[in-house]
Amino acid sequence: MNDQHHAKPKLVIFDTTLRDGEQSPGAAMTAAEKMEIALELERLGVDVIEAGFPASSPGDLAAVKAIAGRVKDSAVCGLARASDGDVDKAIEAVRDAARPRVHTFIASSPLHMAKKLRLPPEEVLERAKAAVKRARDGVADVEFSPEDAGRSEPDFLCRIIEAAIGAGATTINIPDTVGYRLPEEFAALVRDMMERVPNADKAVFSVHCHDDLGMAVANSLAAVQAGARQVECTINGIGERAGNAALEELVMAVKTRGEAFPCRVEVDATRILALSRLVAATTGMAVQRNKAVVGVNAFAHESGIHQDGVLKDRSTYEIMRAEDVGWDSNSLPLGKLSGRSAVRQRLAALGHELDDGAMDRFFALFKERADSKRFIYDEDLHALRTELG
Ligand SMILES: CC(=O)SCCNC(=O)CCNC(=O)[C@H](O)C(C)(C)COP(=O)(O)OP(=O)(O)OC[C@H]1O[C@@H](n2cnc3c(N)ncnc32)[C@H](O)[C@@H]1OP(=O)(O)O
Ligand SMILES: CC(C)C(=O)C(=O)O
Repeated sequence: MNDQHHAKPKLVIFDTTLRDGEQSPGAAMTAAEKMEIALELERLGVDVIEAGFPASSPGDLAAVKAIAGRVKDSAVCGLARASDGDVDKAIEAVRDAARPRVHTFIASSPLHMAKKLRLPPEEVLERAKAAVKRARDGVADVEFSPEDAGRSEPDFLCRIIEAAIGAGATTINIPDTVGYRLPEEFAALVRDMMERVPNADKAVFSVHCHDDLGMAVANSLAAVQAGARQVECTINGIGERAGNAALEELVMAVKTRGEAFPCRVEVDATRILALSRLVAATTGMAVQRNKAVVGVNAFAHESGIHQDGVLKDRSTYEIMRAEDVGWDSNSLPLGKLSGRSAVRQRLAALGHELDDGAMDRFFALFKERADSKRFIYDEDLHALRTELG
């Protein structure tokens, strides 16, 4: 890493696997499961662990409290609605943490204020101020989110953000709660808030993006380029509905394309795969094969032209190293679309050296078998070698 890299400010990684991730239907976790994941998140090096929503149940309050008592290197955060009861429970849950944070929120879009909260905007603004102030009476680190900011009116958004900072919020999170925004629009919204809110320099700006249109990561990264310095994300991108921005994608995008970002990330990315598998096993939410970074196909090449390129030089078809995110290596599974280079390489590894003529005959047998079988395994190669005579 060069000096220029270190000169860049650090991007705060706020993991919400244990809060928004747990909102995925069917993904509820026990306190012990949450603890195991929290300790792995701490080892990964995330800056903030949002451990739960303490007012949601006595069990969740106890789980957040237990995590706050064990985790030392990451801040531990509890979510709270803008109400005295929720804020008090969140304070109670995190107060013993080495770095406690309370995250309070209230919706600011016309739709949510009128239809869901059934409150006039001025009342919403007062509740936001009161909740932040109450949270600040309990902990020094308070985050405020105007929920559904992506569909809020910019002028009102400016006012509620200014009021929250005035009341003591240290982080302002801009959520695209329903995953509605496009990257350029979302970046413009964040830039607009950072420029127009008079006391914006007193808080860290954060983003929290959902994946309803598949743009959670793109929107988050566009916002980082526009000035946001915290991203909220989950392992494997789990979360409400289509999920949240995936931590592994955000981290590897900033690491791989560092020159495109005005900040740096500092997590031990080699722990990503193990954590991805732990979260999948715990929540029962399997990772799709073609998922970026952590899917089984993310560093696998079955097509002959790609295998040939990768065998000559991995960078022909790989922009990241599999080992850097926890895989033992990349892989070259053999199948119908594979070519001679990979087949020859695998045969040699199994101790079968063939001259060009034998290789041509073997390859014809290989293609015949592969036309009727999804993968050609080592046992198949041995059997074909015997068949060849
Ligand atoms: C965008 C997000 O992801 S927000 C986080 C979403 N996560 C969750 O909801 C998970 C945890 N939730 C729960 O366990 C329950 O919903 C509880 C315990 C918080 C509340 O349960 P209940 O009291 O039965 O209320 P219910 O869930 O039915 O309705 C929510 C109430 O909170 C109000 N509310 C919603 N958001 C906020 C807010 N940010 N601040 C204040 N009040 C709010 C709603 O208007 C509604 O109030 P009403 O009953 O007076 O109409
Ligand atoms: C509580 C907030 C940040 C949230 O989860 C959302 O708006 O999606």
